[in-house]
Amino acid sequence: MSKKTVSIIGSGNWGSVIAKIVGKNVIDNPDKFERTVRMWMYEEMVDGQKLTEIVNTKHENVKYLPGVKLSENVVANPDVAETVKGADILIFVLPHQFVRPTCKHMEGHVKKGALAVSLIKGFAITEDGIQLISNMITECIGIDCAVLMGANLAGEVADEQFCETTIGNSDKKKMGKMLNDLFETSYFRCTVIEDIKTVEMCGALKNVVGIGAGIVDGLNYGDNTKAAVIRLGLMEMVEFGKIFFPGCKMETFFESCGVADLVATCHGGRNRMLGEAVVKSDKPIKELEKEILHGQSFQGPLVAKEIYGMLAEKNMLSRFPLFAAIHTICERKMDPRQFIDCLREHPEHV
Ligand SMILES: NC(=O)C1=CN([C@@H]2O[C@H](COP(=O)(O)OP(=O)(O)OC[C@H]3O[C@@H](n4cnc5c(N)ncnc54)[C@H](O)[C@@H]3O)[C@@H](O)[C@H]2O)C=CC1
Ligand SMILES: O=C(CO)COP(=O)(O)O
Repeated sequence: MSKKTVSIIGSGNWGSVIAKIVGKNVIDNPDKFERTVRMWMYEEMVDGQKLTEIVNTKHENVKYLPGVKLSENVVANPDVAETVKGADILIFVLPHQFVRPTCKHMEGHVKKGALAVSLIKGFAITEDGIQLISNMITECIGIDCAVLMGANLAGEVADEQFCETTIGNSDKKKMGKMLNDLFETSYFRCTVIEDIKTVEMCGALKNVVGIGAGIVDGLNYGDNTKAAVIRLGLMEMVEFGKIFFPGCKMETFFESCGVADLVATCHGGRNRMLGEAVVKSDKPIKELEKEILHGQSFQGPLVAKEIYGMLAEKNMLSRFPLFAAIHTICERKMDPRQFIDCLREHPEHV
């Protein structure tokens, strides 16, 4: 079989960690993968120098993953069309709001029969309703798309602390081994399953629940209350799957992409930090994002807003009070202290 060329689209906090893993794995599997991994970077200046140039000379993403070396075969490129040209595997890892415009620039440059793998936790809202980002990628660039999601806080994975992840794809027999060779390491254990939609839906929704966990931290409630947020959040995730993603498999919630990612995010995620900050400050989310994350991005508020709009349109908000309250609090239209009442009066308790 011919060697596969791998490109990465995105180079933020998680994107850079994945570049570290994939960069090493292609070197370790020279019979399976081409050595050079092109990585698309949204170009920006850092201390008067282009970030792509810094990455290609220092082999470190000094802005989004400082202190972590990438192997020299990871080559940053500011041109997305050039980055994807000829690639057999396209790893998508960027905040979900940028996917569609980024794909536009790839038109006519994507190799036929290539495979996309989305690590993006979010949804797209279209005229027809809610859409998985993997489906949007397929629609935009005409290739199949697998997903990889799990309890994977980027900083801990960069430090090589043991964790698990879930890869969802449509044909485990055909693709499973190759995906494992590309992503798995001794500290990053991959489980391949054939249930893309549940894997991806969990990844998007857990960021909303993570904000809720931060709100109870900000209100100085303890672990029991946070556990209630996690449980009620999980119940809403399951309900959301039943209604909007028929065929969603219950057992997938027990993979790393499900309960484990929910727990990790509710304890150590950026979205949890946001929830806490929302209680302690009255600044708008965008301002908090700049102050807390310095260029990185919270995905939870956008997902909360998107699903709130859709649920409101369908008159279904009362079935998802936790999701709805988190959005309303982020919009500064509800006092965060009312969040506890929302937990108390949750339909799970009637
Ligand atoms: N950071 C983490 O711990 C994890 C993140 N994820 C998911 O991975 C995805 C990407 O997250 P991160 O790599 O952490 O990104 P990030 O949160 O570090 O986002 C910043 C990235 O967005 C880029 N960007 C800014 N403006 C842009 C534009 N107009 N067009 C395109 N790109 C632009 C920046 O250059 C930078 O690369 C998200 O869906 C996130 O939920 C998944 C697992 C872990
Ligand atoms: O997805 C993540 C962990 O799996 C990261 O979550 P945050 O974006 O909340 O940090």
